[in-house]
Amino acid sequence: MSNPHQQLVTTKRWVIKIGSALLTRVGEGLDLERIRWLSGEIAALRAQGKEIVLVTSGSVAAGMQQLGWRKRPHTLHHLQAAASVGQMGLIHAYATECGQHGIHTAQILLTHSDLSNRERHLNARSALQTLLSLGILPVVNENDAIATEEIRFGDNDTLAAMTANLVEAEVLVILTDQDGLFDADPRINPNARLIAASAASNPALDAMAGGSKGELGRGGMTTKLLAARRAARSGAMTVIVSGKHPDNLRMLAAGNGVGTLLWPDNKPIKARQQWLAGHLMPKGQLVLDDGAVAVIRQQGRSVLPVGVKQVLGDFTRGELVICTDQEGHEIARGLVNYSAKEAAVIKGQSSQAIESLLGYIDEPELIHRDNLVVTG
Ligand SMILES: Nc1ncnc2c1ncn2[C@@H]1O[C@H](COP(=O)(O)OP(=O)(O)O)[C@@H](O)[C@H]1O
Ligand SMILES: N[C@@H](CCC(=O)OP(=O)(O)O)C(=O)O
Repeated sequence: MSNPHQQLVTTKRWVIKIGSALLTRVGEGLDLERIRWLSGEIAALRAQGKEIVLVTSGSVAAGMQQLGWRKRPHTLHHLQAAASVGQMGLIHAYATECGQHGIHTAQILLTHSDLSNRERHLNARSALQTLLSLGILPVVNENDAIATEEIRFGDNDTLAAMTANLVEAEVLVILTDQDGLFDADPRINPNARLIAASAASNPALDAMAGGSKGELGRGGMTTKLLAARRAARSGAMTVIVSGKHPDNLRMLAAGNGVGTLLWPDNKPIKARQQWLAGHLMPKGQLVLDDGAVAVIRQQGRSVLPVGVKQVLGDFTRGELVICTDQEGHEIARGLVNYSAKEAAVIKGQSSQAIESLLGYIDEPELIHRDNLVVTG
């Protein structure tokens, strides 16, 4: 591809994520100038016919400043308190600045458990679709006020990618404090070189992306790369680009090669399978033998008890488990038909033996292929 960025010109639906590293400084609260800039850029993109969903960080930092806290708190309750205080100012800033351009804004706060529940997932999707159809700018953040470790995304890169899946965006733009993904962390290695474009799945990228060095950012480039791979599942391209250069978003819309473009190189997966793949917190693990790994990977077959070597974790019927090879690499994930205890009894056995082993049979498969997504 001569200039992969050129593909951006004809795209319509973008999810734009702005991170803590760019939006806030420790002790100084929100960077209102940046919010003003971004609102103006969003207005310009919309005027070109683009549909935008904004995912914004900043509630914790804004709350810290209002409460006079100099250090990011470590306890969950204090984080929740800071986020609840700060989210008010954050959304107010966007409502005011976007209002200057005649754009209505709407607040959507999500936790991971909202998206792992099928019904709430569909509700979130239709709410976002409706807002877009009404020409309103959805402003999304994690619902930090009630998010506990078990139900949180943790970083807004993951939230942005899941939002891109949810609205079937063509592009995910991740605005950050660096010019893009470098072959090493530029804060550590000043000779690091920018990667202009790559397939999102390229395994060489894993060694390049490091964590966050900032006091407020979460995840660094590691979570941005994972976000690009997650967005690719619904066919979206991701661009990681600096939000410090005022023209970058317009440059992207015009097909200019700024930032790092990570393109999807696998076929997009169906919406239900994406939802399955989006579960961040599996309840257990089925270790498969080589034969099962091969048929699941190559033919998308169901997981039968006969192919299972080991059952790990504690799960009940209907919960999500990961399926791995014997080295522990994830192959697939899906919803199980049997509990961990039952699975341990029927593992390695043919499906015909289920009834005599358990005294009953629900399904011949441990995971039916309709409830399974191949992830590795
Ligand atoms: N290979 C890399 N290329 C660019 N930045 C990297 C790389 N590895 C780690 N980083 C770090 O990632 C940081 C951006 O992530 P983060 O602090 O989480 O910001 P945000 O709040 O925008 O998500 C950069 O400041 C940089 O130090
Ligand atoms: N939801 C949190 C932000 C989480 C966070 O900092 O994520 P990121 O911007 O991806 O490093 C907040 O609004 O403060």
